[in-house]
Amino acid sequence: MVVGAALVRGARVLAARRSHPASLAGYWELPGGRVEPGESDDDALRRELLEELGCAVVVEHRIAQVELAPGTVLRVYAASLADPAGEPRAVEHGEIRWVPAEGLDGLAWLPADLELLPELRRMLTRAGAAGG
Ligand SMILES: Nc1nc2c([nH]c(=O)n2[C@H]2C[C@H](O)[C@@H](COP(=O)(O)OP(=O)(O)OP(=O)(O)O)O2)c(=O)[nH]1
Repeated sequence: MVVGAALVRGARVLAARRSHPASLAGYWELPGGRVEPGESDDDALRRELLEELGCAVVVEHRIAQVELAPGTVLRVYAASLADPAGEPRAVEHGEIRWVPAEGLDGLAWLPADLELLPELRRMLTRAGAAGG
């Protein structure tokens, strides 16, 4: 099981460019990773984002899921920074970027993530309309 975060600030979502392994390097993804035995999805996301971005996050509701391979699912949760003034850092990624709805199509996403883009776009459009 893999969990990913749609980390939203204002009307932008944080996209991260992988730097490893070589087969995935250069592709953009949502920060996250594998759920370890005994962990909840929430625990795993908070741990992964602390490792990858150096900041604490609040995990909200699940927004989507996609099958990565038979028996492996990526579950995506909306999330926000625990400290809104905090600034994530690309600790493990080549680059991170806050992307608005209209920028989603311009990134080379991992193939499975392409399926998530309509839901991410809806989420960001709602966040924009709410003035966030
Ligand atoms: N984190 C993340 N992984 C994704 C996304 N889309 C996608 O296909 N994946 C795949 C890539 C990897 O094969 C797998 C997650 O691997 P990962 O490298 O992030 O997991 P991890 O940090 O726990 O590291 P490891 O166990 O592979 O060493 O899921 C996504 O949006 N976010």
